Formats: sequence, C-alpha cells, structure tokens
Amino acid sequence: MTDDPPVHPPTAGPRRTSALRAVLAARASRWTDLAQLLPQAGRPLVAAAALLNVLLGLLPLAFIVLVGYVLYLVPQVAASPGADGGSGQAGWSDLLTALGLAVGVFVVQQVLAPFQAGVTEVIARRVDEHCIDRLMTAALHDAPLDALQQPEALDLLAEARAAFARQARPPGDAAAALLSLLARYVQLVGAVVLVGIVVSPLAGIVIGATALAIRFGVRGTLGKFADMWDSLAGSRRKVFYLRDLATGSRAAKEIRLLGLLPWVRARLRSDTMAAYEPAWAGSRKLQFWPMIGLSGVGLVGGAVVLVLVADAAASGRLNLFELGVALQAVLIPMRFGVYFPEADVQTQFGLHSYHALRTFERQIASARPVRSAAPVPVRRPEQGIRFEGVRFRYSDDTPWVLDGLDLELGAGQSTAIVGLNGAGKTTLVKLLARLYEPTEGRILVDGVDLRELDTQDWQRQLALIFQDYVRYELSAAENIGLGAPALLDDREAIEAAARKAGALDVLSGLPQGLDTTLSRRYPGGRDLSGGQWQRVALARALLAIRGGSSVLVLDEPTAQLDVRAEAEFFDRFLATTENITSVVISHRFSTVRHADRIAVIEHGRVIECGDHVELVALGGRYADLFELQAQRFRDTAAVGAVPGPHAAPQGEPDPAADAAEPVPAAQKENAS
Ligand SMILES: Nc1ncnc2c1ncn2[C@@H]1O[C@H](COP(=O)(O)OP(=O)(O)OP(=O)(O)O)[C@@H](O)[C@H]1O
Repeated sequence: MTDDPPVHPPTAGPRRTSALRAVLAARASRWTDLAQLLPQAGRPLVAAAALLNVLLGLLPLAFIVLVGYVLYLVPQVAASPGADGGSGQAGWSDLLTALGLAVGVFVVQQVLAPFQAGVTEVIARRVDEHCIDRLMTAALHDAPLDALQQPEALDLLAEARAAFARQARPPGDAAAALLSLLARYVQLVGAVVLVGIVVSPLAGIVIGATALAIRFGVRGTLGKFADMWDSLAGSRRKVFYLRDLATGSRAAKEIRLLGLLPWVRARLRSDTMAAYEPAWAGSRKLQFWPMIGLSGVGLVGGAVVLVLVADAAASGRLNLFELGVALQAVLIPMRFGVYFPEADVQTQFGLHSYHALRTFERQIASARPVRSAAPVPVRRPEQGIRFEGVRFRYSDDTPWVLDGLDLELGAGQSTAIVGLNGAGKTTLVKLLARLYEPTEGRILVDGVDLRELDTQDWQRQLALIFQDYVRYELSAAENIGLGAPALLDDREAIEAAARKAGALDVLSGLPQGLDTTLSRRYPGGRDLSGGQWQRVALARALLAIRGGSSVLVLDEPTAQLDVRAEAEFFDRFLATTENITSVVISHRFSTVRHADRIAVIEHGRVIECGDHVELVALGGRYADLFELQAQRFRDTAAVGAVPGPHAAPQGEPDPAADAAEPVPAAQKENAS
C-alpha cells in the first residue's frame, strides 16, 4: 500500500483485486495475531497439542484406507475361504489383520479425543490468563481516566470483560480452537490427496476447491454476523448493566422498597429485545441466501467428483479398494460446508474478544501523554504544592470545572477545601493525583511541574482516600493493608493504623478479629456500619503514610463519623501525622475549622483563603456558610433533634458544648 494518490483512477478489475487482497490480508492478520498468542500457553504444550491434532487429522484417513482394504478383501475371502494369504490369494489372516488395524485406529482415535479436550482447555486457560493480565494492565495501569470514560473505550472494555466473565468466547478459546482446526485441515489435505491419487488429480482439485469455497463462504457469513454483533456492543452493555442490577445485591434494597421489580423486569425485557433482535433478524438475513448458494456449490462440486469416481469405476480404473477409499474420502471435504462445533464459534468470537482487547490497548496507548524527557525523581514536598491558573473540564463539550484556580498547599500544613456540591473539590484532588491532567495551567511540586514527575512515583507519595473509597470484600487487615501493599504482612503496623483511626476496638471484636472478611457474602464474614467503614478507610490512609507517602488527601473523611469521632478527628488523626502535607475536603465546618488554611472554591476558583478566624472575620462566603450551619445546628438543637448537654450518650462529647464550633445537622451543604 502506498499513500500516494493514483495518477489514473484504477479500473474496476484492479480495484476488485486490491479489495479482495485487502480482505484476505485482514483475515490473515487476524489469524496470525491469534497464532502469536499460542506461545503464552507454553511452547512444549502447544507443540504436543499440535502433534496430537495432526495425529487426530491423520487417523480418520488411515481408518478410511483400512476400511477400504477390508471391503476389498471380503469378496476375496468369501470366494476362497480356505486361503491363508500365503498363496497370493487374500485369506482370513489378511482380513483379520486389516480389520484389527482399522479397529485399533478407531480405538486410538477415541482414546486421544479426551486428551485433545483436556489440552485444549489448558491452552485456553493459559492464554486467557495472559490476556486478562493485559486487560488489567491496560485498564488499571495504562489507561488515563478520561480515556476510560469514552463510550467506544467502554464498549471495547465491556466486550473484553464479558469474554473473561464467560458471557462471550474469550481469546483463549480461539487460540486453542486454532489447533483443532489443524486436525480438520490435515484431514482435508489428506482426503484431497487420496482422491487425487485414487481417482484422478482433477477429482482431487475439484473436491479440494469445492471444500475451500464453501468453507470461505461459511466463515464469511459468520464474520459478517460477528461484525453486526460488534456494532450492537453499546446496547449489550446496557443489558449487562440491567441484568446485574436485576439479579445482584447492589440495588436490592431500593428495588424492594420502591417496588421497582415490575419496572426492572419490563425494562430488562425491552432492552434485551432491542439489543438482540437486530442480531437475530440480521442472522436470518445473512444466512439464508449464502446457505442456499453454498449448498449449490457443494452439490455441484460433489456431483462432479462423484461422476468422475463413477466414470473411473465403470471404466475399470478403480478396484473395490480404491472405490471404497474414494467414496469415503469424498465425504470429508463435503463436511466443510457446516460449522465446526469445536472451532468456528470459538475462533470467530474469541478473535472478536481479542480484537476488542487489542483495540482497547491501542486506544489507551494513543491516549497516554507522551513524555519528552526522563522523569524528575519524586521526593516528599519540602516547599509546597502550587496550582497555577489551572483550568480543567472533563471533555470539550462540558463546562469548565476549574477555571483559573490558584492555590498553595503549604508543605507540612493542613489545608481544607470547602465549596458547594459540584464546586470542583474532588476534581482538584483528581488533578493532584494525576488521574487527569489540567487542560490549562499547571501544578507545581516544589517548583517542578507535576507532568515532569513519574506518575506512579508521585502517586506513591499520596495517601489518598476518595469519598467513594473501595470497600474490599477481603479481611479487615487487608482492607487496611492495601494502603501500603509492602506492609500487608506487617500486623503491628496495621493494628497501629487501625488504633489511630479508632477502628481497632471494633475490628478486634469481630469473630476472627482483623482476619474477618468484611462482607456477609462469605462464611464468617461481617459487614460494618458506614462510620466503621470510614475508620477502616482512614486507617488505610494512615498505613500509606507509614509506608512512605508524604501527602495525605482525604475527601470527606468525617461525613459518616459520629459526633465523638469527628471531634477527635483532628486531635487523633492529623496531629499524629506531623510534617505531613495534608488536604481535607469537607462539608463539615467543625472538621474544616481546625485546618491551618482553608480555601473556599466557587465558580472554579479559590475565592477566599485563610484560617478559620481570618475567614470568619472577613465576613465573606466562608462566614456565610459557617453561620448557616451554626444556625441550623442551633435550630435543630432547640427543637431537641440533637441531644443537648444532658442528653448526650455516655462517653459522647456534647456537640453543643463547643458553642463556637457548631456541628452541622446535615452532612452536606447542598448546592440546590
Ligand atoms: N468523571 C466526570 N466526567 C464528567 N464530569 C464530571 C466528572 N466528575 C465530576 N464531573 C463534574 O464536575 C463537576 C465538579 O465535580 P466534583 O466531584 O469535583 O465536585 P465536588 O466539589 O467534589 O462536589 P461534592 O461536594 O458534591 O462532592 C460537577 O459538575 C460534576 O458533574
């Protein structure tokens, strides 16, 4: 192929030829892609499997020859039953030997078949392990988050994941089935050679060409169906989501309480029909005429060869042995007009899943920012982190979330970020963590642009807990330990982090202590309350600090904590992380007010910045919001909704006692 435009428009002939060549090249490259996966299963195993399949391809041919020979011997033995074979006349011993060999070949074939199934399974599993690893790397390591939000990337990801969840054929099935095809093609070549030798080269060529033509047609139809299937990926993703919703536990509470089952059922049915009906209808349309055409080709090709066989037999050029072999051998190529159950669906749809994986990998690779110079080594911030004129929006067609934001996070200081819902607080943290890049402006760490640092090294510096932190269905110790994987086995460090976060008492009281799985879905597992989970998440962040992180970022760390835990939060938590640069996002002013500096974000910028006293004295936005919460608390306390000084539970600090530190009745100030 050349990029130069042709001087003269190509005529229809060459155009058709180059189109055909392109189709063939595309098909061939898909097969070679698949073949390149096979070594992932281990070369000795693949070699053994290939040998096994060649053998399984040859054995039916041997059976045909032996049965033909038996047919040839039977009339001779019947004509002279006394012959022993030594006189040149076939005897019982020849017949029994041939029969014995035929039976032996048949038995060996039957014995080898289960090995073929077993080997195929192992190869498929190993190849899939390799592909799952690649998918994990692409999705969880390489992919910039914004690339993961593109619908096309999500469709590809859903297709690849569906395969590994066994909702579709995975690449491993395709790679293993490639070896099964080897048996089929060895058989085809063998049969064509037999027909060519026994009947005539012309008969061999005709039957071989017929087999390949109908095979090409069958696979072409399957390929077109797969393309159509591919185009419906978006609707299928919706169906997968609804199925998960309808049958999983995620939404079980709401579905029950709101009586949503009839709606979910109807919606699932209508979306399933919308996703699959075009495929069913398309399948009928795609298959009908090609099948009629291919049957015609098969019939004509088969008939021509049978006529050639009959002619050869009638003219005495074929003896009984040759006739038996020819008639049986002709049937093998004719079977190429049907789908091969052990290979066709596997290769077509497994290839499709692999193609989704490869396209996803390519998209991710092209979306990754290109670094021009070697990354600057990452150290703990000594001077501070500065956002300079940062502008950011999630995509070109959405509004700016941050619009010229300037902010200084002093090294070793705590900074609280305040703002209404949707102000961009979490987005700011995502930029700090380099999950996204600023659209304009820059973020400097000790004067070095964040883009110049190695992303992973920088992310290791952050002990970051998002408000939607992950509740792993693992043990309590692992839930904390994942904050610093190197300390996963350090029980003393994990317990110390749990203690600091105020989680140790609760976790130690679980049936297997910190080894208890934090999910009821497992035997002996227990779930925690929202506040208890939040303490586990805080312990995870603390462990990350112990593991070497130097910037603590907590998004809504106290939203689910009770009054006492929230009151203790700064004393017990941030005070124990001295010299740590920390950022706390919170709607609770009782949490926020303790920070060294508070930044108020509105319209994508910092509109006020200072400590609590300065901002209250300023009488601006912060003071308004603070007063609003204080007033709401005072109103709520006045009607008795919040326990007063005398009603506080034993051991609980009285929220009202800190009159200058109002505790909001609501967790969040809602922008609406
Ligand atoms: N992944 C995303 N893709 C597109 N838009 C997003 C995405 N995440 C957030 N936004 C939008 O960006 C804006 C800021 O969201 P962000 O989560 O940063 O606000 P926030 O200040 O943390 O809000 P809250 O107080 O409710 O947690 C919102 O308008 C939100 O809809």
